[in-house]
Amino acid sequence: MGFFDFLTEEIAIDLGTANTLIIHNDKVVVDAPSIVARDRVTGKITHVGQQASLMQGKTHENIKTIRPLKDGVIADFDASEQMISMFIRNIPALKKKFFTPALRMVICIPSGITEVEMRAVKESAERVNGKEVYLIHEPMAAAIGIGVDIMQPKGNMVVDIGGGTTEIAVIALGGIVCDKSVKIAGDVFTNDIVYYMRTQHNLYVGERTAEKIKIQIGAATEDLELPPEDMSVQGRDLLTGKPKQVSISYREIAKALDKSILRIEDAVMETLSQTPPELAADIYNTGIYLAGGGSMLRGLDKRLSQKTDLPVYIAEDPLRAVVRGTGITLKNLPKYKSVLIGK
Ligand SMILES: Nc1ncnc2c1ncn2[C@@H]1O[C@H](COP(=O)(O)OP(=O)(O)OP(=O)(O)O)[C@@H](O)[C@H]1O
Repeated sequence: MGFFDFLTEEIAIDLGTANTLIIHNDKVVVDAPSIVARDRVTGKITHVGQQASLMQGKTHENIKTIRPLKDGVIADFDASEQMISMFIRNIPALKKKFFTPALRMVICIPSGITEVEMRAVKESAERVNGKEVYLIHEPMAAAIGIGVDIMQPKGNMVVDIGGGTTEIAVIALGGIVCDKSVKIAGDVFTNDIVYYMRTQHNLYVGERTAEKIKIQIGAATEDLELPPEDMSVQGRDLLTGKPKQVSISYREIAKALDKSILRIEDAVMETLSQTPPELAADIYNTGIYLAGGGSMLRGLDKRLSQKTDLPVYIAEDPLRAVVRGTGITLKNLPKYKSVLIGK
């Protein structure tokens, strides 16, 4: 421990396409949508997280809501840096300090991002007083967060279905043996619902409404043991232009999402087919672990289990598995140094 270590604060960040989470002192202190609102006149970011999310789809011409990360990559560097910086500055315990503490950080990044983007994330973190900044890939953090002992000579398969990407990885001996990242995840499911409502019901719904439908009655199969009740959905009638309401069942949503889920199934099957036999034998015994918000889609675990003939387990609190893993890594830096990028 260095002499000035008592002045250093430690934070773990899950920089996700849909949500950003931050752990400080073992507590989740930020859990907010990765969205900012920018004033078009001044160019300044006026709101972040939940507040910016509430403005989505309801803005006038002077305000624009931006999702700085899209499809698992950074779409807007400037907005993402300002978003991280505002989230960090709003951490209550750090706000109270009369000087800005130096930060030791572990940031979890989507595995699709390039070297240049990784450097940009690191530099952004350094600009908000990051003294030591480490990066970790999402499936690795998810595996640690789920409670898998990644250092063992034993294969484990993790499927993290987030907002922008689904990351599938086989992990053993602290490394990713084979992996696949597909841009089919929560955002695509939401767009599938928007498209379905438009084409099947002539109803134009916004993204927020479609996401609500997905969470309330979304399903990966038409054959659910505990089906949710039908949902009333309001939007704009494409034929008359008038506001309209229709009732939707989970079976319709299962139909709307079927093609996208098929692509996730195919990616899982492909990764399994590339897995070395000794690790495949381990996965036969341990099964597949699911994490990320998309894994909460009703019946998805059952559908994947039927497809692969393997047991499938959903992580406890799947939306927080990645940040939990990032936090564990931060607390045990010497143990996990080999899995960090840019150590
Ligand atoms: N109950 C639910 N059923 C289905 N989908 C859900 C549910 N709850 C949240 N989601 C979806 O999960 C996604 C967000 O998941 P998560 O926070 O794990 O992603 P992320 O880490 O931000 O994204 P990425 O991993 O792509 O960077 C969103 O698309 C959200 O709509």
